[in-house]
Amino acid sequence: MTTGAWIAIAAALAVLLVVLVVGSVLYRRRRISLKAPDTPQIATEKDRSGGYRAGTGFSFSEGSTATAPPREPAPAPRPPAPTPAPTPEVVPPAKPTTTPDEVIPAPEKPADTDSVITPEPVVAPEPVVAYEPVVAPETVVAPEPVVTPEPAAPSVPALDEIAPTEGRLDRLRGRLSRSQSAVGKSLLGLLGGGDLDEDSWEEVEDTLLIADLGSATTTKVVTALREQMAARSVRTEADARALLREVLVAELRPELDRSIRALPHDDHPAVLLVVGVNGTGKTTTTGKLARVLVADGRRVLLGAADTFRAAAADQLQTWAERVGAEVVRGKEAADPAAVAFDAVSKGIENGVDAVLIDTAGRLHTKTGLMDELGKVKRVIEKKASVDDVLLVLDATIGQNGLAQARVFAEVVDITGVVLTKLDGTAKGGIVFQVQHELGVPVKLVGLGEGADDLAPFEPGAFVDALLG
Ligand SMILES: Nc1nc2c(ncn2[C@@H]2O[C@H](COP(=O)(O)OP(=O)(O)OP(=O)(O)O)[C@@H](O)[C@H]2O)c(=O)[nH]1
Repeated sequence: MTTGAWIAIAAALAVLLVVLVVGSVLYRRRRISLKAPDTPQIATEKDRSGGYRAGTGFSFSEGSTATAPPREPAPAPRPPAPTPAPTPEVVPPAKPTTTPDEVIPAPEKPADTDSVITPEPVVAPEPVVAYEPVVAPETVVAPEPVVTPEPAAPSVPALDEIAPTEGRLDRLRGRLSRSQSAVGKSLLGLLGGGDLDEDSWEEVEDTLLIADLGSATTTKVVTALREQMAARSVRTEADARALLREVLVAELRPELDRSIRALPHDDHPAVLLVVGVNGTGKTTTTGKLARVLVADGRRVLLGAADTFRAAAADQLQTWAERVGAEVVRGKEAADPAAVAFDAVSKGIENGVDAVLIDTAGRLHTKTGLMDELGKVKRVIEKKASVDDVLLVLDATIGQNGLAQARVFAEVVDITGVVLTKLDGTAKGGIVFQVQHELGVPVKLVGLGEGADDLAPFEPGAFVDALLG
């Protein structure tokens, strides 16, 4: 072969190489990625509510009220009370326990239930004195002339490493699938075969009911499935899966705003109230949420307004110490409203971004709960608006959880639900019912006892886990 021929071959090869490279680049650009874009992009992405996604599916926003309510006027001298109240006269200013609210409830209390379960003196305004702000080092100044200049070495606990908030749901997805996928498998088994007879439709219905979707949602889902199966030709399991996914996701109302309203306002922190029956995971959830916020660079203060059980406040304090958050707590049986008020005051004073308040949820009587929670909220609102009221529900208790939800929803305006212990139940269908009944979104899900086993709730990912 001549030199000319060699040159021609080399040139042709070079051209081919260029075409291949250009082609490959264009192909990559056009390919549709099923993955969410990489985090750096999302991290600062603004959403319409003015919040942002924390690169993880955890979405935070600012509550709608941008300013604190006007400061309450100086507390009026206490009106002569019908019951003698031999309290110390020195009452710290602006403490809520002297509000008229306190005097009112006594008559309607069913004495029998209260006396059994509530050891706290309802009328005694002395909780203010009992209140003991843990964070305020100024209160320690009181001791006089210290002879021993012992620097009372504050034990600085080592701070925890917080698991990245990014990709939480992906990492915890396995737990969800493990507990939920049996439901999906049996549904897909039934629908995958194509035309279904009445018996099979009944089985579909039963499966949905057993998974705790509730009768209203089950009827809607079955109707939609029947219509769509007739309209489209569903022949394979893949077709059935796609249809089932579509119907279930739509039923979970993906359009609902699931952002946690934990972003600060211009002049005061965001205030979040965590409510729910004891044992549902309130304190754990408050601690886990604090971790997510701290990991996101936020300053957080935790208010232990669950003063019924001293251990609950200890538990919350431990959560706070592990991530370097501040905590305000009261003595056992102190007035929860006073503690909540002080927590918010301290949060404003210290310029934190979010104040999370853990409350007690003794469901002894609805009146008792209503008095307590209602008062906590009213008293906080003398200082700042409550941005999010998160109801914590234990997914493992199914219908009972729903009954609890109804009671709480009557007492306070719930703005979001946290469904805990979803890792331990196959009845994740309760998500549908809770949203349907309360009309508020499930915002977070607890997927384990670990400190970082909290994930944002996403309808698509949840249904994927359900379908296995
Ligand atoms: N498996 C699992 N356990 C959880 C989850 N969330 C909380 N728990 C456990 O539930 C138990 C109760 O949690 P708490 O946070 O103490 O519940 P609480 O509602 O605050 O109850 P009190 O402290 O009595 O007010 C603890 O053992 C938690 O570890 C979860 O998502 N999954």
